Amino acid sequence: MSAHISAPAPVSAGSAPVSAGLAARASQVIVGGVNSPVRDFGSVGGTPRFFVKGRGAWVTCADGHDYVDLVAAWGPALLGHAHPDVIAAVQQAAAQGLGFGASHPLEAELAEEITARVPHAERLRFVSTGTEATMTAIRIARAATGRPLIVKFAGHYHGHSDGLLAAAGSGLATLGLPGSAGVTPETAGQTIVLPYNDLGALEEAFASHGDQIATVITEAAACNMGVVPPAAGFTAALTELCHRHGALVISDEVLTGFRSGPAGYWGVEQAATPDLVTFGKVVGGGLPLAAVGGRASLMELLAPMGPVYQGGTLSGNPVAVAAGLATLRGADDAAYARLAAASEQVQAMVSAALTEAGVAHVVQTAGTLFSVFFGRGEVSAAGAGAGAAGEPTLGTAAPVLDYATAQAQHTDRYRAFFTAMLENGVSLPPSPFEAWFVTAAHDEAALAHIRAALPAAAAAAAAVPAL
Ligand SMILES: Cc1ncc(COP(=O)(O)O)c(C=O)c1O
Ligand SMILES: NCC(=O)CCC(=O)O
Repeated sequence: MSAHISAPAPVSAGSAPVSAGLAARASQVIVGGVNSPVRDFGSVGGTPRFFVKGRGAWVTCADGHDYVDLVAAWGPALLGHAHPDVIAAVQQAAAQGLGFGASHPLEAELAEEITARVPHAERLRFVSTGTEATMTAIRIARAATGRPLIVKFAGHYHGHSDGLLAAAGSGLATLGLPGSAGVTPETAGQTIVLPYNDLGALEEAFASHGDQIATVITEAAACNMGVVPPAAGFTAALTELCHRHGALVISDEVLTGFRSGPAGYWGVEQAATPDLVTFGKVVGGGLPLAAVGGRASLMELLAPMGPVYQGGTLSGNPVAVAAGLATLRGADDAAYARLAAASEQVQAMVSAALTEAGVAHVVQTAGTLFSVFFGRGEVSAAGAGAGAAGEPTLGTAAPVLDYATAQAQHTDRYRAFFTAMLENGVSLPPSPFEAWFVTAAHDEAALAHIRAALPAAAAAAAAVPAL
């Protein structure tokens, strides 16, 4: 950190009457005032901010306060908000027409860009959301194997299709929901939910139901209960076990894809190659676009080549494809280096501030993705050391390995920390069960702003009694 950056003037973003008014108005016509539950502030308290602008690392709320953003639109804004190249590509595409319901030249360009980074995505199909991508991957796996059952891990989130909502992370974890009402017992009964990072549990499931399991779907690194990377050897062993029993592996890289690193978490871990892979978020550069990919022989089960149906009026929309292509083309080595440096600096400064304030915590990473868990109990040096994947962790609390240990975190301390950060102009995910996101635009000024906010937030967390 260069010494010439002076601390910014104190911000008071604590009061947001315009956002409060917008929330009240929205709640009259939009359920809960939000179009996705993770935007609600129920678990952290306070007024959800209505944002009107984003530039680089910064977002501006309707009250005119600026915040350094550590949400990045839940991942897509890899290059920062409103990156000039992405905006130009979107404007150029939009000027030609918003969509034709027919093929257009940019689709293959984006597919080639993806395949060049992730060669096991030999064939791709573009859809509009990560939910559709995982839903389609499962349909392909069931068709390929002729088997009904799927295995997922507790605390993993794969979108909101019926069969994947059991013990899901993200908004369900935040709200403390075990699953979703409206899912039939028949559908729920086809999903086996296992503890993450527990090879023994997986072996038992295959021993009992091996010839009925179509696929194991796993986040490449779990990021929807906070960041919990796979334990060393877990992904490789999972893949071997699946293949021994004739089941397929779906690696869900909707969140980690092109963000953990240039080739997603697969590129970071280099452990095993999945049969099918899903992408979203970064691949659409901030517009609705996602993808399912995999071995050609599996992907060609999709209509019109094969018997598995999948479609979409907006699939491969030219404006969304243009945004994704400009984002991936801008995500070069230099951008990933900036992303990694910003990620490491935020991790280090948060951990230092919490340690200074005596708040037990652990920072966990999956490539450039990370999150901070607030531990129970007082600070103990014993907790620091190795994380699940054996990599060193920052912090003073025990590593989080699975959903049970993620659920044991001190959520009230996160709430206090979150609120103080927001009041001091830093926007964090409004839940302790989410990853934190930096962008390649998080420069020295943005990092200095975070650093200035930290002492008050760490003190606020410390003021909440240990559990
Ligand atoms: C790992 C993972 N899979 C799937 C999804 C679903 O994507 P979408 O919200 O675009 O439907 C998400 C979204 O958060 C995700 O993190
Ligand atoms: N990590 C959770 C998400 O990114 C979900 C976003 C949403 O459902 O709105």
